[in-house]
Amino acid sequence: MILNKVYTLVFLRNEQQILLGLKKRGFGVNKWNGFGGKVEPKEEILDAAVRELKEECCMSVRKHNLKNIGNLQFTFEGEALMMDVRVFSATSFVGDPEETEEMLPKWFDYDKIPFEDMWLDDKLWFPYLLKDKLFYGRFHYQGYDKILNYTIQELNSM
Ligand SMILES: Nc1nc(SCCc2ccccc2)c2[nH]cnc2n1
Repeated sequence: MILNKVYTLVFLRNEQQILLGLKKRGFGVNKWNGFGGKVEPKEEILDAAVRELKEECCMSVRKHNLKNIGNLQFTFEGEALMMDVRVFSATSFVGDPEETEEMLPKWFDYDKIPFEDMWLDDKLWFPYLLKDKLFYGRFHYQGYDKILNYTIQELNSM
């Protein structure tokens, strides 16, 4: 019986760079990733995305500037959980990224994204994000370091 849990994942971008954070604790620790996390009960997904971004790197973004660019679903061998990750990007935001207890933020040139220190699936769907194409991907993991199988496709609408 699969338990579907919704998460957010936000990427802030400008012409030259993308903002990633090094996770300092919890799920995905020691990996560079976008900013996000659980959607609380009764919380709207966009509100959760805005909240997590602020909590994790002190950046502010307005809900209407968050574009839903992808959906990633992760399952892990032997676990009932299905992580339903809603991926957003924004090119309009306020503030300067600051380190928090959760994340160490850093701007990366698009040709210097640290895939070797990111989730294995990221190198598979980042090309869609970088080409502004909408995507849907499903990844079935064994542990956290092996993808048993996956599927990914470009979407015409979310
Ligand atoms: N890029 C990426 N992100 C995630 S989880 C993102 C959502 C999240 C969940 C829990 C805490 C904070 C953030 C992944 N899981 C498996 N592969 C993955 N790739």
